[in-house]
Amino acid sequence: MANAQRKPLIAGNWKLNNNHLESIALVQKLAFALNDADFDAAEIVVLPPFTSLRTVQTLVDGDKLRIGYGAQDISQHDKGAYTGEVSGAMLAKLGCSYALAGHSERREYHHEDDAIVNAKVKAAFANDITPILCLGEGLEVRKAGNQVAHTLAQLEGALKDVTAEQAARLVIAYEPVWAIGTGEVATPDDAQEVCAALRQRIGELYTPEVSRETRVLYGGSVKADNIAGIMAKADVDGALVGGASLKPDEFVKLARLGEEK
Ligand SMILES: O=C(CO)COP(=O)(O)O
Repeated sequence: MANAQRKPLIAGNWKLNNNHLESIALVQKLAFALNDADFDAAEIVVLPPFTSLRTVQTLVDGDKLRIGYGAQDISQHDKGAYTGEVSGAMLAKLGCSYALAGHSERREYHHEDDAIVNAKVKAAFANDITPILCLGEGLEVRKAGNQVAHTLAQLEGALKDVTAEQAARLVIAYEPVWAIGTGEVATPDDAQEVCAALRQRIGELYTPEVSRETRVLYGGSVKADNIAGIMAKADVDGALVGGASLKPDEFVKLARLGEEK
């Protein structure tokens, strides 16, 4: 089981799904199902599209829900002539606790490189938002056996000028690109190999104490029937979930870490 010092985090990345009305329905279903007093297995976070954040804020605040929320992206810029961008200050004003930085779909379709991802990580910290830094290799890199070196290089690029105090609060999500949306889940050992290497490198870049605080998630075709095996690994502190986070029953089972209740 992952280290008791680090509370498990289950984050649902809704991607380009759910308008604000659909978002109300999904959050209400989650809130109803997770409302029992003893529910404390994990910290639960949803990452809706920007257009739903205000709606989710209103629900969470109004009903004091034990569901956190955040954004799927954050601008590297504070303000100005950057059409279409949403700043960290705007997200903080909406009560966002988290923002993804460097999701592989942003890296691929929007050409985000390590320097941009680094700027986004720092923009999040500057606004008291916890970045969920997404890393992971594509299929060719995996086939060549270079997944650890590739992912550690992404980590170092993303953490330039990030302080030890910030690194301790950071969430990292190891998401091998070949496992995203493909049903091709990494084995628990695959996940552990890279998550352990990421934690070790955090220890080398900062201190071992910092590396014991940083939470490292796995993402890629996580479902209720495979999460328990992944969570059993020492360096995996939770999951970043795509498709399964859109199905309330499935996400509730994930929030319970796959255990029947
Ligand atoms: O990209 C992901 C989460 O950010 C994973 O997506 P899937 O769970 O749909 O494979």
